[in-house]
Amino acid sequence: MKKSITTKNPYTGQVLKDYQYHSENDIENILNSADKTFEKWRTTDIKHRTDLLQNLANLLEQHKEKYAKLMMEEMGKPLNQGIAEVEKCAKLCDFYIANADHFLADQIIETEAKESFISYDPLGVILSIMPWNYPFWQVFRFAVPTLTAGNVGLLKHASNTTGSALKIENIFIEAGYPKGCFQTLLTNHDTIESIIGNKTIKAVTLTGSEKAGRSIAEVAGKNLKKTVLELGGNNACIILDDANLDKYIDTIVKARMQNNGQSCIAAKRFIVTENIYDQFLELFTKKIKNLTIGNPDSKDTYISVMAKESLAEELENQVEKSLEKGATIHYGNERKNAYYQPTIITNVSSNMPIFKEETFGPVAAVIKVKNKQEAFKTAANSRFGLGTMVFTENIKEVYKEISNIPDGAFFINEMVKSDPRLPFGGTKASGYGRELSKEGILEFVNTKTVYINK
Ligand SMILES: O=CCCC(=O)O
Repeated sequence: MKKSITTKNPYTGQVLKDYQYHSENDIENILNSADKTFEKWRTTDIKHRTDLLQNLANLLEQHKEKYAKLMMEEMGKPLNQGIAEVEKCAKLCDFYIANADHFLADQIIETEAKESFISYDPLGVILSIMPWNYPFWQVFRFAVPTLTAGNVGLLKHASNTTGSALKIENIFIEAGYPKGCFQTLLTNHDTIESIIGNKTIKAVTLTGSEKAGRSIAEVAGKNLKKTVLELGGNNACIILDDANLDKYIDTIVKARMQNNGQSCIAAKRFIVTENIYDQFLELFTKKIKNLTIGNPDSKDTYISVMAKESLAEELENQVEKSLEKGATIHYGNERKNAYYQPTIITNVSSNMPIFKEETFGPVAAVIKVKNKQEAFKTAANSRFGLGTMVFTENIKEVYKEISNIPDGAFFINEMVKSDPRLPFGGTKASGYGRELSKEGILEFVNTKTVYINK
């Protein structure tokens, strides 16, 4: 097994830093410290925990440029998008400062008992396995509600964002959290099975690929430990004949291209009815051609490199295989190292990788359909179930489709996006469980029935 992690700037190709993996002994100490900390932390009151959240929010606001720079160096995120990501983490803290208290309060249920209620007790040490695409946001959206509910957290971050992982651990300490409340594990996948099997770990959450989700769920299942899985997606973006393109085209472009196209909830399949198809394609192409491409350290840059060259190669492979099956490049498709040019592909059919699989980069698959009915049928033809978005001026008509879409989210005239106030998660091969909102904070609690007889 490799003993260290080397991080590399995907834009410059320069090595950033070497990190030694934790030894078996280190991991044991980290688990013990988490376990001990939990015993005290779980008894702290909610006021104390939300005060610490305020400190977190302040630190995030204060140092957002610095943290955005770290993400930019490690995975190529354009600086402005990194700053927005850190700001969103601060907003997440604000949301739970305002709401954790009533989300976690006992719920009185009237029965024939003298008193009966539901109480929400923390579970203990929760392991999180997180990806590199939103190195701060994904971690905070796990840690903020989970710790506020009285649990403690461990983080196994993607290796290319190890600097961000250690920085986040530090931010929690600076904010005043006890040392064992949030710790980073520097390890690789080989040790995960034994960590999940350790009696200290009470539950696991993973944001990542379907493959990783299946393997973590299998190990956790064997150990009877709860999992929350937020996996891949290939969201449909339906454009109906009456869509207001002038108003929404920038949102539609952002839905695919933000974060260099590396988002689980990005629009990946653009399903367009035939009467608006030519108009859509012309406008979409014009906007995509105008995206500012360059060094992620410029605040004007919208598209930079992907997080790793191997990811750009993988995307190229999916595109090549789709071209062999008859797809056409409408625009773009140049690749150089980790850079992948924003690309539009037409003549896409359902047997192609760019339709069936998740494309994790700036490639838009555009599919022409006859009418609304065919559009929804095509959208639902997916193993994944993160979200669907529809652009139309006839909201009433589309309303009827809400219960027919089996996804975790359905957005009309807006891109599918995460928001601290709303539950976030998928169905089918996109996973299960919810993050954010009230549902998210209640994922890692023991929902306890208390019954006191007369
Ligand atoms: O990659 C998936 C998550 C993206 C987000 O929460 O905005």
